Amino acid sequence: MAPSTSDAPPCPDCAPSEGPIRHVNGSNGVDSTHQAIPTNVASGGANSAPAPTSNVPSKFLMPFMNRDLNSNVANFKIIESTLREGEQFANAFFDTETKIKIAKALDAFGVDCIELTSPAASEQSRKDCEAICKLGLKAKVITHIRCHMDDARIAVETGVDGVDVVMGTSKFLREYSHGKDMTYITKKAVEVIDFVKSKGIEIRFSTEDSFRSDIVDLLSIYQAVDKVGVHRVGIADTIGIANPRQVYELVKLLRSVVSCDIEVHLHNDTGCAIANAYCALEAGATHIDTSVLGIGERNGITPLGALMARMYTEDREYVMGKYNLKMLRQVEELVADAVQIQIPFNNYVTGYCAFTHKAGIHAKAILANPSTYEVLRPEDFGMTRYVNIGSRLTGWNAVKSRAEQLGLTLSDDQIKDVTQKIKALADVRETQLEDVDNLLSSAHQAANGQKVAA
Ligand SMILES: CC(=O)SCCNC(=O)CCNC(=O)[C@H](O)C(C)(C)COP(=O)(O)OP(=O)(O)OC[C@H]1O[C@@H](n2cnc3c(N)ncnc32)[C@H](O)[C@@H]1OP(=O)(O)O
Ligand SMILES: O=C(O)CCC(=O)C(=O)O
Ligand SMILES: [Zn+2]
Repeated sequence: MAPSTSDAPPCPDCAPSEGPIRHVNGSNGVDSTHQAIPTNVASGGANSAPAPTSNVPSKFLMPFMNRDLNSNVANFKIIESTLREGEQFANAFFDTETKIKIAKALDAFGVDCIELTSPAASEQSRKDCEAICKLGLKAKVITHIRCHMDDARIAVETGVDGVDVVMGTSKFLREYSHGKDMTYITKKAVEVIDFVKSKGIEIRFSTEDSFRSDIVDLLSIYQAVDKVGVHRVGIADTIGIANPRQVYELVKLLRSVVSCDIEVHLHNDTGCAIANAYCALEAGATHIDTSVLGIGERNGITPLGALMARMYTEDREYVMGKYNLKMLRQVEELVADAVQIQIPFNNYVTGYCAFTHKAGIHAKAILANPSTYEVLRPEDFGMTRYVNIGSRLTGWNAVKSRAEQLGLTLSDDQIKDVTQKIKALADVRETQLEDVDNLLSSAHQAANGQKVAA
């Protein structure tokens, strides 16, 4: 069993009832300076107009942005490859039961296709592929093979809905991987496509290492496979070398020469996998490959959660209508557990501080209207917003919200005085919510002429 996000107990004040967000900075293993904002404060605190019920739509934020004619940012599909690319992650070992659990979770999340390791990889891989095909999932079950008739023959017998075929086209792979030239690759691709199609199974052809491949070679082979009726072509940034402009340009060019769907597979070696996915969609790609937490060869590919966050800001209705965003953390925990990793603290959406606000300026505005400093609504993802009050960066508005939460009536001047005391304390030691509460209680008792506890 892998360690969860933290072994510490959840902060009683701020952990969401169903969630694993645990604040581990405090002396007792719990950073109780995190405070869940009560709804009444979050939706309109003191000195504020009532908060809107939804965030500002992105079209109002970027009125100058026009969608491309071929843009699919509001109409994309996900090929979820945790059970293929993800199995190539250093730590991954998925037994049959784990694969089935992950496949079912991804299906419930709403991904369009689930890509599985090649049944040619091992006997167990083949059996697992067959087992997942028999689950009756809503998602299409696809397997991923080399551009080889032996692999294709094994794949079509498993019961998959689709086969993803790949062949390296860069000079590196042609020379050092398979040693085949473009004439051979094109001929083999057409042979495999014809065969898979003859079995009534969906087929995709992808060029591995597309961004280091010759553009004439690429367009020629994509046109050849499009002509014989491939359902989808794929572009793969196998080594994570591409930047968003290059992805945009290549997809746009490809969109103008093929009529079939276009998939992109983007590695994250240089940190562009999410931006590249977005740009691919903007240029007309139809399908994005993802894996949960981005796991894959080396440092992996476009993470499912990150893609959700990115696309939510583009078209919230499409993303929320199609994908079960509230399941995201559950799916990530399942996979993190299976591959024995922790969810990173700054993970998109589900990282433990993804919705924590600390500086006084931020806290005041967030309390008045969450849209001020949040592009994602935490509740849409089943997450909770926090304001951290007990630090030297706090401000009186945040402290006032805590007093109100505790039902303590104090004047603004008294709150400001408590705020200075919190800052003085936080200058000398780490503070907890308990410290804030004690200072507020003392001020309240003093203001009411009661004996202040020593
Ligand atoms: C970029 C990617 O992630 S692509 C997907 C990667 N996925 C996998 O590799 C799946 C797991 N792989 C495996 O189990 C094994 O590598 C197998 C079963 C596919 C092949 O195993 P082996 O026959 O022992 O060959 P090995 O892995 O050493 O070398 C790869 C072979 O595939 C050939 N090859 C490589 N890419 C391709 C391709 N796209 N299409 C056809 N053949 C290819 C190579 O020329 C080499 O052939 P060789 O036997 O003549 O040397
Ligand atoms: O089949 C594909 O499109 C991608 C294969 C792959 O994993 C890669 O090129 O990194
Ligand atoms: Zn890959």
